[in-house]
Amino acid sequence: MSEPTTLLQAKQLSVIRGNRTLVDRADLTVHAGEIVTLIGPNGAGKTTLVRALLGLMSFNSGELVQQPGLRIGYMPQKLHIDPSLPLTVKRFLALGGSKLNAITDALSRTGAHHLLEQHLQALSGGETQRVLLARALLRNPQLLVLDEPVQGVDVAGQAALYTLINELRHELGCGVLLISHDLHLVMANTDTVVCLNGHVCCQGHPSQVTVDPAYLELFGHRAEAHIALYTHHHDHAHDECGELHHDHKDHPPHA
Ligand SMILES: Nc1ncnc2c1ncn2[C@@H]1O[C@H](COP(=O)(O)OP(=O)(O)OP(=O)(O)O)[C@@H](O)[C@H]1O
Repeated sequence: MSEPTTLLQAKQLSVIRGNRTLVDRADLTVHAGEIVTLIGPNGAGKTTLVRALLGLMSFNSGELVQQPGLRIGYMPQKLHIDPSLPLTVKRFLALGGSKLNAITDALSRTGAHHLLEQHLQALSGGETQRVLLARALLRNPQLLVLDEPVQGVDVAGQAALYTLINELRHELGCGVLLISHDLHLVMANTDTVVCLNGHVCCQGHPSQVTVDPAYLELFGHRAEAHIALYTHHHDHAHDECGELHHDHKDHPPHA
């Protein structure tokens, strides 16, 4: 099998501001078709690292390698729009120069077609995220970079958005780099987890990272709860009412 294409690679990347090292010698690689998830506590430097990777912020040492001509669709954590500016979704998405058919196509892909004529300010949290994802898709990206894509979205909507991101990765064949706090929601669809706390504490497949002492130290009881979910082996069955029956003989463990 041929090696997957490397879209983006940071080698020992550091970002220093004033006398603070915000990102300390981080290594990170995103391949085509792969989902890489960056996790870490508040202030861990996740957004800083992503902004440095995108060239939106300078870095102080290390190396950044990008596939030449790489098309990136970026969904930032926050959108700063003047609330006094009346802007429909259609006009907002046209600001980047996209044609109407491309806009409606991107909105359809993110399940937000019906929002075309809505005012941006009138959208709910989840609707806004879908519009921002559509904007990122308009660049026909080879790499999608999503900074906390499900923030402000209800629990059912979060799962739906992650499913959508996973589908888009297959449909477009693009790589995805995402920042997330929702450990158990992202793990199922993630190929590589990078755990950041200023420096990269650990990285690898979710099954490796979730048992790594550095990860456990950082996420404590949340991590334990998550491991239970991620490595959940059934030793029970559920009846139609949702009652549990522990009976190892009748219901042998299955993954
Ligand atoms: N331009 C800057 N100059 C100085 N400090 C900065 C700058 N940008 C970010 N920081 C600081 O760097 C630290 C990391 O911020 P960053 O936004 O990267 O964290 P994060 O991991 O994305 O956090 P969160 O999960 O809360 O979004 C914070 O303490 C922040 O105040």
